[in-house]
Amino acid sequence: MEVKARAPGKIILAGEHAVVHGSTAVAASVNLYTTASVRLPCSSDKDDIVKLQLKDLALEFAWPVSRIKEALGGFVGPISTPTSCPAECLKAIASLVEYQNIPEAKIKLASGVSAFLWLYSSILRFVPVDVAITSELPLGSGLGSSAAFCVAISAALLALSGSVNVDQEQCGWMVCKEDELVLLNKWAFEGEKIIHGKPSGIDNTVSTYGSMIKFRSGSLDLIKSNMPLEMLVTNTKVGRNTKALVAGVSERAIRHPDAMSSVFNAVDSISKELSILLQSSAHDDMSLTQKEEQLAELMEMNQGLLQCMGISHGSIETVLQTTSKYGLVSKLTGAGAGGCVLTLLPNLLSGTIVDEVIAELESCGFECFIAGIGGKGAEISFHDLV
Ligand SMILES: Nc1ncnc2c1ncn2[C@@H]1O[C@H](COP(=O)(O)OP(=O)(O)OP(=O)(O)O)[C@@H](O)[C@H]1O
Ligand SMILES: C[C@@](O)(CCO)CC(=O)[O-]
Ligand SMILES: [Mg+2]
Repeated sequence: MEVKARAPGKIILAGEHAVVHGSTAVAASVNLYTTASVRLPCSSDKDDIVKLQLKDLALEFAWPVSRIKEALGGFVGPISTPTSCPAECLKAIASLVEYQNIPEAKIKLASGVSAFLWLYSSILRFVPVDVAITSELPLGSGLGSSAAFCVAISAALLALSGSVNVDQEQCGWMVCKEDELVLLNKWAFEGEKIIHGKPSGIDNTVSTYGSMIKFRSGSLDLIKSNMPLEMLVTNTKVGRNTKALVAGVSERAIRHPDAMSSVFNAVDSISKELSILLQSSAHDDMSLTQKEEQLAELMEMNQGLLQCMGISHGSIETVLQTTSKYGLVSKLTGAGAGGCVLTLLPNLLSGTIVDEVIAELESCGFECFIAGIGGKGAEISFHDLV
């Protein structure tokens, strides 16, 4: 038996960073997935081994189960009550990761491997297993790769452990029940904490539930957008690390508490207005073009406040300047300082202009695609092995 779980990445339409400080944010899932495949090993010579394969990165890690159990066994609690990885346990995990000698060029993956070890130990409790990960998401680029990784792994492990009960006879991708989604989201959040330090929980929540969400202080409202939304995503390919950027914004907030609290309040108002705008129905007093103009203005204001937080970057400014030559508005998405930038593509924009913008952005060395947004969240499927 093999269990597969897939979880989408996300874009943040408004509110990144401020959401860590209690402001409202609006996010939507994107149709790029991370998939975790989990199976019990078939040959008895592997019955004391936990294997983690990162297929796209051509990396494979293996640990004796007894070694993981000895290091982490004393720290895990009940599956039904997701718990944070204690500092002492993180140290034990660090030495299990060190033992794998990750090549220096790929050392950023250590935090993902650490999150895996905590989720595996807590959910599967030292059963030998083979886990393989594939992802369509660019890593460390603002599209929520860390959250999709944690949601996909947690979902597959919860399904294998029987804590999530989807119909094993049914073919294809299946969605969990509401209470199971709550449990899945909480475990994924514990993994995100290991990768992000102090996440707000928005990325794992949108990856778990999919669709579009308004999120504030751990609680979510699902949003049904009443306007067609097309976003061009430009990956600047400038690498960055969400944990360090979140910490940097928090340090700025400590240095300038009043000013930064005004910035976070302004972002809160922008996100709330944006969510009302998206949900306002077609027969309300505004044409689609007027709604798009307002949305663009809100995105532009949010981008200005993200610059105030210190997380813009030369590459992001290049995207803003390039798209503005075509009358288009852009904002960074995710943690910033590189990574991905969103550009709103209004409904009546001609395909020729879109092609021209993309060509100009790609001539700067960036990569562009049009995101499918607001689709499915986490899904599980079962496969018999022959
Ligand atoms: N498929 C994967 N395999 C292994 N590790 C992964 C994978 N996806 C994400 N990670 C882990 O997550 C890290 C990237 O997370 P980070 O939060 O910095 O960026 P992001 O989630 O892509 O962007 P953002 O948080 O801004 O949305 C990687 O360095 C790695 O440790
Ligand atoms: C930067 C941030 O706001 C979003 C990262 O996608 C961090 C978080 O909310 O956890
Ligand atoms: Mg992340």
